[in-house]
Amino acid sequence: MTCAIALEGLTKHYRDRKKQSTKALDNVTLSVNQGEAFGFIGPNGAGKSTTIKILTGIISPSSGKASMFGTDVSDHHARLGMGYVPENPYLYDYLTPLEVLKMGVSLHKLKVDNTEKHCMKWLERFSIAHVANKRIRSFSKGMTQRTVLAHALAIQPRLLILDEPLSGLDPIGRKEVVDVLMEYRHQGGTIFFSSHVLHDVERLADRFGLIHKGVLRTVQEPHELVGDTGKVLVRSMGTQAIEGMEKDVGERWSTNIERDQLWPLLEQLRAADHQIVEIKPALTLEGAFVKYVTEDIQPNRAS
Ligand SMILES: Nc1ncnc2c1ncn2[C@@H]1O[C@H](COP(=O)(O)OP(=O)(O)OP(=O)(O)O)[C@@H](O)[C@H]1O
Repeated sequence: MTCAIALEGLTKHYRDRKKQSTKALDNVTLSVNQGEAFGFIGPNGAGKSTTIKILTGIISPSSGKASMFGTDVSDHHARLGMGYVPENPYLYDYLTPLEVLKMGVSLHKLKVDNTEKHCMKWLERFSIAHVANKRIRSFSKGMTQRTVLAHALAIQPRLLILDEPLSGLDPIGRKEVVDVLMEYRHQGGTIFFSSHVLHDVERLADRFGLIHKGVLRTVQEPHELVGDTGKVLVRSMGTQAIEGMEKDVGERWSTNIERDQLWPLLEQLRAADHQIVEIKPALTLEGAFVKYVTEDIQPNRAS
């Protein structure tokens, strides 16, 4: 399988004006497969943004290698077809969202029949079509974030790199964006995203890597975390809303409940004509986070 991202012994030292050195990344080795959604988690200052900045060519590693689709990141061709949403997006504020998206489509050499129509579709998807021709200068943080996300998806990326993609959004905005990202993922897209919001990582990621003090502590699939919360994850499909269940894409619903609530919920789902998709012990990403960060456990494996 093609590797979308390959990091080999990636190390980064920052030096400040007094020549003091901070080791932000320490020998990180990791690969992300094509079609995979990979969540990168860790506390403040762990090295997440540094990794993403190396991938996006903003900074260079002190040692080690990073490549995307087999091309070293020092070659700008590695970034063709890479959609990127930085932690604090900066856009030329005299441009409009439509101009930003058109520029992205052109820079990434995307061939579409009607560029304007294509870009408007993505602005509509992120609920900002009504301000398509308004200068970004007057935008709120959330609207700027939506513009940057629409730009990243409008280029029909082979890889999406997102640094805290949901940070500037209100709860409704978060839900909308998670839906778009899940759709992209179901269509075979590759996502590499950092987040502090563990629930979002659980919902979106096929695998996650936990980094702390520049060291990749663990790489796991969410199912490896199953079991120790005493809670149960229930997924169903149906048209009727069920109190306490969250809507995912399409007619899919999910919730984490206490074990003793399972039978009453199943009764409710049956009455509402829902089809049960999955019942399994709930994930404990929060547990893993606490374990690897607060207990300062040594790395167990990286892949
Ligand atoms: N330009 C810089 N100069 C010096 N040190 C830096 C610089 N950028 C980051 N660092 C340091 O490198 C380490 C890793 O920072 P990084 O921003 O990659 O962490 P992060 O995991 O993205 O954190 P956060 O979740 O707070 O954004 C931290 O100790 C940080 O203080």
